[in-house]
Amino acid sequence: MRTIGLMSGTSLDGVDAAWVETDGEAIARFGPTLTLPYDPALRRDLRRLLDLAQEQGADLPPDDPLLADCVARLTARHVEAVKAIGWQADLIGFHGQTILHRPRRPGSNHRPFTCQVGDAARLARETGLSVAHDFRSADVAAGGQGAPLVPIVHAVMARDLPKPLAVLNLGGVGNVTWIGADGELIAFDTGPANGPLDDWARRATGEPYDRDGRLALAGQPDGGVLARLIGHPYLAAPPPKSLDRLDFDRALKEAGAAALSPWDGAATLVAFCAVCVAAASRHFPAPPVQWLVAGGGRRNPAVMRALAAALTEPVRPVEVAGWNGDALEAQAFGVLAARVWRGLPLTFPGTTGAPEPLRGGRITGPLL
Ligand SMILES: Nc1ncnc2c1ncn2[C@@H]1O[C@H](COP(=O)(O)OP(=O)(O)OP(=O)(O)O)[C@@H](O)[C@H]1O
Ligand SMILES: CC(=O)N[C@H]1[C@@H]2OC[C@@H](O2)[C@@H](O)[C@@H]1O[C@H](C)C(=O)O
Repeated sequence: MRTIGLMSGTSLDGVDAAWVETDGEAIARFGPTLTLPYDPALRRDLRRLLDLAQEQGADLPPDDPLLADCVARLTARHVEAVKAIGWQADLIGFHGQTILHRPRRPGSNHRPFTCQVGDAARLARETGLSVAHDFRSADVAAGGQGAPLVPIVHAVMARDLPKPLAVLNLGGVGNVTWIGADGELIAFDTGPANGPLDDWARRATGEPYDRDGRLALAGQPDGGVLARLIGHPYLAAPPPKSLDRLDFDRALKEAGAAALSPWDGAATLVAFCAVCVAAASRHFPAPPVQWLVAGGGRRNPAVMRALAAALTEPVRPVEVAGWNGDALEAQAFGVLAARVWRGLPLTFPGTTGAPEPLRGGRITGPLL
């Protein structure tokens, strides 16, 4: 199938789009990729929506004006992205924007919940294509974490690479996929990555992120704050596990991060991102031969330096394997869309804690 994958990630920076020809089990061809950034007003409103979703949880009404307005604007940007890709396609994989993710947690008895927003019917109508969407809720309903979803696609892409292999995505949140010699998959969210660092940089400089790690490279990690953060129970908890973009905000506040200088605060957040990845590696059955890093975090030299210091194995951008680290998640949702179409499983006991390999997603649009 000719697919277009669309991902609006937790960094809230824009929509990534990628054309992929795939049957969901192998990739025949990659096509064009692009990112359409959100304008500053939409970024700000999405960030407000995340805070509102935290307050209201599952009770956030679908007709809430901020929600409805954000959905309309972000869907319009997704329509533009599909049109800008410019290649014929049969099916769109539409992740939408996660505004709240509260999966099952040990010791907590809340109703598991994950919410991705976006108007799939409008996307189908305005592009004339079928749209696979709602990728996470079946997994959450079956007791899985609902994230991460890309590991099966990492496995498809890494078929010929030496194993064990770790693929690390550094978006707003970090997530890792460990692939064993016999194809065994273990995947989970590592901890906060760019999310808190973006919030910090925006408050300190007015810029949307710490470009090229300038703040972080000029500061020193604060030992006291780091020591308090390292004790966070998420790091030691065994997988499966996944995170909301804002899950560590309270812990960061309580650890005293807010009192640090702009430089030391950024350096501390970078160091903590790397500490979380090192903690994640302790959940692997065997050390990987290398770490391949995707996502915007690989563009931050402070982050890459901290990872190289925290991990014993080589840490390299996914480009060394010929992958596109900016488009990987969008490409993955193209592949996942084909899997939804064909009824192939998206999630697995080793990735989300699904009780068995589980199908997911729904299809909306003209081919139905
Ligand atoms: N030159 C750069 N210097 C520093 N950081 C950068 C640079 N380029 C990108 N980033 C970081 O990468 C982030 C975007 O990453 P990415 O697009 O992978 O996130 P996402 O897809 O929204 O998140 P997720 O994977 O959690 O869904 C930016 O918010 C910024 O923090
Ligand atoms: C709930 C949600 O949207 N989670 C995202 C987020 O961003 C990174 C990490 O946290 C990952 O678990 C997931 O995204 C990728 C695409 C995934 O599901 O594999």
